[in-house]
Amino acid sequence: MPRVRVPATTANLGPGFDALGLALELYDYVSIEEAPELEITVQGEGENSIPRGPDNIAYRAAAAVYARVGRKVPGFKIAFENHIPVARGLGSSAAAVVAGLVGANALLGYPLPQEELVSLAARLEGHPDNVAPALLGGLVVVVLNGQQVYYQRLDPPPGLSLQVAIPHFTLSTRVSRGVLPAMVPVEDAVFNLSRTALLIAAAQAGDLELMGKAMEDRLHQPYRLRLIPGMPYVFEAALKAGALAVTLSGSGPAVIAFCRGSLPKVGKAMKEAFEEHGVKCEVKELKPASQGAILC
Ligand SMILES: Nc1ncnc2c1ncn2[C@@H]1O[C@H](COP(=O)(O)OP(=O)(O)O)[C@@H](O)[C@H]1O
Ligand SMILES: N[C@@H](CCOP(=O)(O)O)C(=O)O
Repeated sequence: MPRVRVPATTANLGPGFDALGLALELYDYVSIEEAPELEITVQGEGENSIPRGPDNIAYRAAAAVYARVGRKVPGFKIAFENHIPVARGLGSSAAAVVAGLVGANALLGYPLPQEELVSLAARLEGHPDNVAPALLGGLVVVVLNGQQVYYQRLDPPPGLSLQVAIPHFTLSTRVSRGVLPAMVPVEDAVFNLSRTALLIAAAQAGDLELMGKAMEDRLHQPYRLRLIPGMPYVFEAALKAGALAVTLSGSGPAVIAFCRGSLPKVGKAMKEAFEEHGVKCEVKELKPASQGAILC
């Protein structure tokens, strides 16, 4: 029976809205086998909230693989051991989609190549920036062009360590995308595209300080502020405690600080700032994950 290990991801990295994502060393483990009926069990994160029926996104992903290769969709037995907090901006939904795709592809003897899995995953998730690093690991630059996906994976820059403040409240990506404007000023577009380009060049050169300078954003974070109490103070606290840069993780509410090496005082400062604004949170120190989803 295939058992898939799939990493959490942090999308956007500040300016790279819907275009950049980084895999993190925090994993869900998902076992999947064919069965007469659909049977889903969940242990750990999301055990009281994750759908157990045909609306489960890992099931939908597995069914999409069977349909894609012209096979009748069977029932499945799917067992989740989840460590990725749900609806916090750490890619739990992307991880579930990727687990369903990789597990089903293994059950069928690997008919679909990696590129096709990335493209199916992006269509199922609606944006490609979490699913690509969840599949491929590392730092991924990804473009959705209609039904097609173009991407380039980079190794994570050495020495990078992340302090992640994960609020206890949930925020769905759907809600967090709902506050974004349909149009933005051209100077904000230029602000972001110049920083995104610099961020990738700096990551390739392994220049963490330059990466840090490139991680500001004007396309999504300013609009999401109102959904996350204390967010500007948490950002300020992280920078003051020595982070190179700080961003929302994905669509939030988790806030992620990019540091050179282990800096627990950054996590502590973010936690205190959140708590001063009435938000309880947990802090994790994570490293970038070079490896994407694997069978284990
Ligand atoms: N293991 C899982 N199996 C099925 N659905 C999941 C799983 N994990 C998360 N989800 C779905 O994804 C939703 C959260 O996705 P989203 O709002 O995009 O936040 P994020 O992906 O940042 O955690 C959950 O409410 C749940 O419906
Ligand atoms: N680019 C997306 C990323 C959403 O990531 P998630 O981990 O919050 O699902 C966005 O910013 O909406």
